[in-house]
Amino acid sequence: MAEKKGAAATAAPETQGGSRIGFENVSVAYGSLVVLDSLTLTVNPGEIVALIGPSGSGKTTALRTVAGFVRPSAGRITIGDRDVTHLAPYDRNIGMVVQNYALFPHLRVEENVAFGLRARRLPEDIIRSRVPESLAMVGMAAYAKRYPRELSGGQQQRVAIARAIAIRPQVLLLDEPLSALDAQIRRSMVDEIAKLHRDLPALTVLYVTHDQSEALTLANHIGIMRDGKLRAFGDTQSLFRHPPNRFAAEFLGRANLLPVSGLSPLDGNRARVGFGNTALSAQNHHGMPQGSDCLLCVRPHDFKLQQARDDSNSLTGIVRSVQWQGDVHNITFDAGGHELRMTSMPMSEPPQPGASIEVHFSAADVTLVPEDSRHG
Ligand SMILES: Nc1ncnc2c1ncn2[C@@H]1O[C@H](COP(=O)(O)OP(=O)(O)OP(=O)(O)O)[C@@H](O)[C@H]1O
Repeated sequence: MAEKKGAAATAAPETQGGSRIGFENVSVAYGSLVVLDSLTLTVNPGEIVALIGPSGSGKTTALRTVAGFVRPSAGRITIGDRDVTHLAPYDRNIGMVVQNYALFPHLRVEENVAFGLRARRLPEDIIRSRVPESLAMVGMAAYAKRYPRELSGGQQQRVAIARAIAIRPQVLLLDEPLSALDAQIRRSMVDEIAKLHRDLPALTVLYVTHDQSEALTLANHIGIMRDGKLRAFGDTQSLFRHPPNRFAAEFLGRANLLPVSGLSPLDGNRARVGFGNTALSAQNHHGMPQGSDCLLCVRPHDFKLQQARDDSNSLTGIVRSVQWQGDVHNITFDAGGHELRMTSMPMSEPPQPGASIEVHFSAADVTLVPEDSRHG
């Protein structure tokens, strides 16, 4: 593909060490306030890693240490084989897109996209080909002559992405790039970013977001942060299916967590546990030992009102609320004094508040999570 050949041919010498991002025990402090606490994390070349976590957990700070806008008080940042910890942002070969577009209002779209190329004093013929190529990648080729004020929010953010990739960065940093957009535009922009990454598979992307559906859709790996620390990290599906701790289970996918006791291993990866007087079975992915007290993680969509398989667990409960949301019914119910949530396909006759229900869930779909605070 011409696009990628061009990128390789014009790659700066410093891009040859690959585009892996490494955080090695990186800490950031403002006075006595530690906002990033010994972060160690690798983003492999060509991967998208999403950092998620509550407000103030240090996601943006982590991203800005890679960009060079925040200096770590300890630790090292590497890009490829280079230690960039003390390099100026300009020397790091990074593209960055932030929440609020940040286009130059007095420059036409094409001049915004050309800006970084001119700053790097690239030859005019490269600028002339790179600008339309980059705009085409985000579907904005027809808007080259417009000013930012003549574009919608989603279009401005596409131009900001084109501007970031025009310099052919090794690393693309995205800091809440879609959070100023409305829900429908966000969804189409998520598709757009996925397509962009298919077009530029060597590009390593670090993506900070509040929105876990963006993270689940786009990322190969997800890191979950809290209080300046990385609390969980894993490939997207494993992290969702087998969260390593309570915080990860609750933050990613709002799992139901039932306190269970007396773990007894079964065949394979499974174990039996007790929830009050009810025996339940589940995946023991984290290999917790005989007799453990832990949490049973059940996603809201894994509860069913009909028994589906032979290995199904069941619980009885009292319906507390029923909410119709168009494509799903959300039901909350009380089981053994715990409020649990389930989602189901829309029902013509949903159970009513106060009704007794029996819910079923398969041992294959649910996992045991350590309660121990050392894990989370
Ligand atoms: N320049 C600064 N001076 C002092 N404290 C700062 C500075 N920048 C960030 N902080 C603090 O560092 C902590 C982490 O901020 P950061 O922006 O990294 O969090 P975040 O996880 O990205 O949050 P959000 O999701 O709200 O953007 C916060 O408590 C914030 O108030």
